[in-house]
Amino acid sequence: MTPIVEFRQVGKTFGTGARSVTALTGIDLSIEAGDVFAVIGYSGAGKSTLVRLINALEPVSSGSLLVDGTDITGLPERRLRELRRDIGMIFQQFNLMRSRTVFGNVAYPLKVAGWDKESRQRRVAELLHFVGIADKAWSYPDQLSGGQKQRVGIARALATNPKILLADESTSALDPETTGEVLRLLKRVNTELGVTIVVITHEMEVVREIADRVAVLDSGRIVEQGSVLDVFATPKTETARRFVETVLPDRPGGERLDRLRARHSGRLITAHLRDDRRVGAALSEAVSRHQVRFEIVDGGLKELGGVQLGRLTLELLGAESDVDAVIAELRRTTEIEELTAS
Ligand SMILES: Nc1ncnc2c1ncn2[C@@H]1O[C@H](COP(=O)(O)OP(=O)(O)OP(=O)(O)O)[C@@H](O)[C@H]1O
Repeated sequence: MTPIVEFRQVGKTFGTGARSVTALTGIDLSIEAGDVFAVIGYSGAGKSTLVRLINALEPVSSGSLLVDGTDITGLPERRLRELRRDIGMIFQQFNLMRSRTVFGNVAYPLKVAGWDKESRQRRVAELLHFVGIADKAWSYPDQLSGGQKQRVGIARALATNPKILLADESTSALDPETTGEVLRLLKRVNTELGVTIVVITHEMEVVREIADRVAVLDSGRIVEQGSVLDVFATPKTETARRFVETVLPDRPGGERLDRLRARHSGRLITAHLRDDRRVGAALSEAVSRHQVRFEIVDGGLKELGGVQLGRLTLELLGAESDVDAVIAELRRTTEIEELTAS
């Protein structure tokens, strides 16, 4: 498959000389057509800069960037305008025109693209129906909730049938429930309309909800990328681990571990769980073989890409050598961490 967006050793520096700021370094990234691709990173990591390169709002400083098969580095403005027609964008603060109705906001890009009145009306009605706010066509943005405003933003971004939708922190201003609704709508945009979506976020929950693939950006570099399942199941860098721990039950540490220790005198281990790895079966076989008892003291599971992932902290009770044997056996099935006193 050919990627719809491909970064090849892309660098981006703002300004020149001593006051220059390097926002991105050595970015290699392939986004396949039809993917929901998330870029996650902390504030200042370079996420917004990365999306602004895709729709050529900023030129790359080094390397090359291919969008839909065309190397956009050094293209004249006229060609870039054509390219941008295939790319929609939604924003954290929605960026709607307050003086125009919902209809007027969604119709605007069609007007700019030269659609006649009748076609505009038909298309706007279809879009408002798709995003679920057909009854708000004649309302003004100030009369809408945050979730409704973002639906208008999505309808407007989709108006001219783009191939790619860039979503820059598109749910960061919304409460968790509304976030869920907007993410489900974005998922429909992807599956029903076949639009490739690039989601920029600092929230791992957003990645978990809708993305197929994820790249972790740290200080302008991609430190990890892969399928969401792989990155969540086995994060390799500290930054990725910190993001993963915001959504999956973590290994107890600090005061939580102290409290567990006060209540449980046996050895504590944390097992990484994946329901496709049969960790439970391995545990029950190992403990019965070595006459070790266990108690579940912490943990849980969450669904990710059709797989249940999580962590379980157990207290193992029995002779030292038997507990060692159980741990060794479990290590053949999954990752096990022994929790030593903090
Ligand atoms: N136009 C600009 N001129 C100079 N420096 C810039 C410009 N735009 C971004 N930067 C710098 O590039 C770096 C990356 O910024 P960017 O906005 O891409 O990060 P971000 O990950 O999107 O952060 P946030 O989540 O806070 O928006 C920062 O150091 C920022 O100050």
